[in-house]
Amino acid sequence: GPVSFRPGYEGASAGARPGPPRQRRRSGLRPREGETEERRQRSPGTAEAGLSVLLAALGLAHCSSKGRASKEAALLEAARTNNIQEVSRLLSEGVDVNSRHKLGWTVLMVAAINRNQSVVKALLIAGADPNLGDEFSSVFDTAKEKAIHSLEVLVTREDDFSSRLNNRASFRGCTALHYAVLSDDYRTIKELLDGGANPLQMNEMGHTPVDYAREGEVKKLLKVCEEKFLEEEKRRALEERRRFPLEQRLKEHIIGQESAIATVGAAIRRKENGWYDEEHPLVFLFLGSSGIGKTELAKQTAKYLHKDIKKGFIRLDMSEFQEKHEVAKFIGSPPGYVGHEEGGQLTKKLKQCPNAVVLFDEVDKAHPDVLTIMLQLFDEGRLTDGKGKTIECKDAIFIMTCNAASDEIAQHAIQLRQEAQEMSRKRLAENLDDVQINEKITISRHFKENVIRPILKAHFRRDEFLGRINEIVYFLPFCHSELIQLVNKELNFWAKKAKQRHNITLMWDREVMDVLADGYNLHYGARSIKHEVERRVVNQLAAAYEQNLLPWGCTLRIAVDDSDKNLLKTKDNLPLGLESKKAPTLRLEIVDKDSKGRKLNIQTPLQPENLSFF
Ligand SMILES: Nc1ncnc2c1ncn2[C@@H]1O[C@H](COP(=O)(O)OP(=O)(O)OP(=O)(O)O)[C@@H](O)[C@H]1O
Repeated sequence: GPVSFRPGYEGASAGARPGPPRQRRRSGLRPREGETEERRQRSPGTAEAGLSVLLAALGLAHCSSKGRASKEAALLEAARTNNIQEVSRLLSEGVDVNSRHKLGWTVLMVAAINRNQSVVKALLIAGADPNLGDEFSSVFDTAKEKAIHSLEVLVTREDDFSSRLNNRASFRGCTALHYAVLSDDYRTIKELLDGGANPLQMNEMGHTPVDYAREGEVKKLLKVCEEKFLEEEKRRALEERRRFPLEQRLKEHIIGQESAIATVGAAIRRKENGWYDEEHPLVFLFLGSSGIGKTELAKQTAKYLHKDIKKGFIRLDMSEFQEKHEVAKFIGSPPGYVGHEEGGQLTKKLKQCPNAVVLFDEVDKAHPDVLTIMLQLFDEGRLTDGKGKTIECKDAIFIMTCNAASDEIAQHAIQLRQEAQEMSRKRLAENLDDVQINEKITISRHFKENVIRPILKAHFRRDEFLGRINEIVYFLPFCHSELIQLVNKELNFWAKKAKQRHNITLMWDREVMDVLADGYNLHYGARSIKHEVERRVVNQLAAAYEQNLLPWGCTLRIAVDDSDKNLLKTKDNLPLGLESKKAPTLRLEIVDKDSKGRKLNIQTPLQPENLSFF
């Protein structure tokens, strides 16, 4: 921790500026200057010994990169020794202001730890990034990482950086500001903060600079800046979200479900802009069958609102709280009871992030006592855990999913789509101008009130529970064009893998997408499409690969077998949801240079469990 770490910095308490640059220690472990000189002298000799022009050119390139490295080393050294003229000269020659020592620290960090305020200022003006983190960890770890003797690492760190630091502590991720605070130099700290250093940035041990500050002026300055930075960060995030609204982000990840996206997007925007009831958290109920994007939408919303998705997204499977005694697992048990120390699953996580997006999956499975607690949570915006501690969570967003009524919603949606299709067909037949084959449909208020509400009431058995829900969000089964998009997304996923792992280019026809879209099963949603692609395409790819039929770098086409093509034509006449008895076969072809396909002769039977293409 910072406390044990801080005293590791010797001399910081003295407050004295370090004296003139020390005589640099020379160790037998370091390459001597003479050695590099020797190497430099040797290389022209070897060039004369008959090396080709090409090699000479390579040698030149090597020299110039070596020249650059030595200039960077000179800049690091000038920053350490507070040689402002040399720093300016090197920067004007174009040496990278963000260059790093080979052990990981930057020029700015060296200047900061050595309290060289004017160098820090010059570097910041030249564009040094104050928020880079040190790549140096501890002496021991860096030695292991770089395969250098730890003594050499120790000496180099002390000579080239600072000899006042605890050499057992880890410094990975420390910024110039961390170092300026460690050396307790108010003016350098101020310089860095004015130059855009982020006082909230953590090192890899999770400490911000203020954790290393002594009581007094420095600490006060950091605290004030932290607050300002936080405000500024919030403002920027809000601005960013305004420019790139939630709906847009959701649409990038979720196919279809437009009305669900619009409902959630609008509610969250209202909340962000202050048009909401501050006393209560936002509560959604997501309805619809499995695998159609309910979890995905909740997760993407959390990602949008929280940088740290691990804390910002809480998911609880409510089927784990079916018994009365499982209430304790939910919010923790009172003192004297088993598991008291553990705390509850919800309370533990909410404590870490009281404004998280919380997903209660399959809420209809939870015990009525758990529902009572949830009701209290939605009503009061706070929760008391087993230890009697209250967590305020008025800013949290609660999303419940429920599978009740999902069949009714699916059937209703299918019916609405058929009606819409029928309408557009009629219009087409009547040659009307405003023909629009629009598969977008909306569920009527009548259906919601007369079909869905009674089902939900019967499930939750209490009106006040439904009364506390801000929005009921409907997820609909996919229409054909959405299925095609899902298939495409899935095939692209595998095509990317094929390219990366085996340099194979994968192509497919539109007919293939139609065939795969037919594998849609209402009860499994998008998961059935994933499964269909794996079963009918990936298995074949894997088999072909195992049987050495795929040359490195080849182009492969997935096609519908010619003999089965007429099966495609009959498909349209079947009512939706009914699967045809025999689906057309998909085959793989190698595409030759003349762009003709050559069918692959893959041995059957395929044994998917033994295959390892990916
Ligand atoms: N509308 C969609 N667009 C893109 N991908 C989707 C969509 N719906 C589902 N998926 C994908 O299918 C998988 C399952 O989706 P998700 O977890 O969101 O299902 P769900 O509706 O929450 O159902 P369940 O309650 O069964 O989990 C995920 O990998 C998800 O990315």
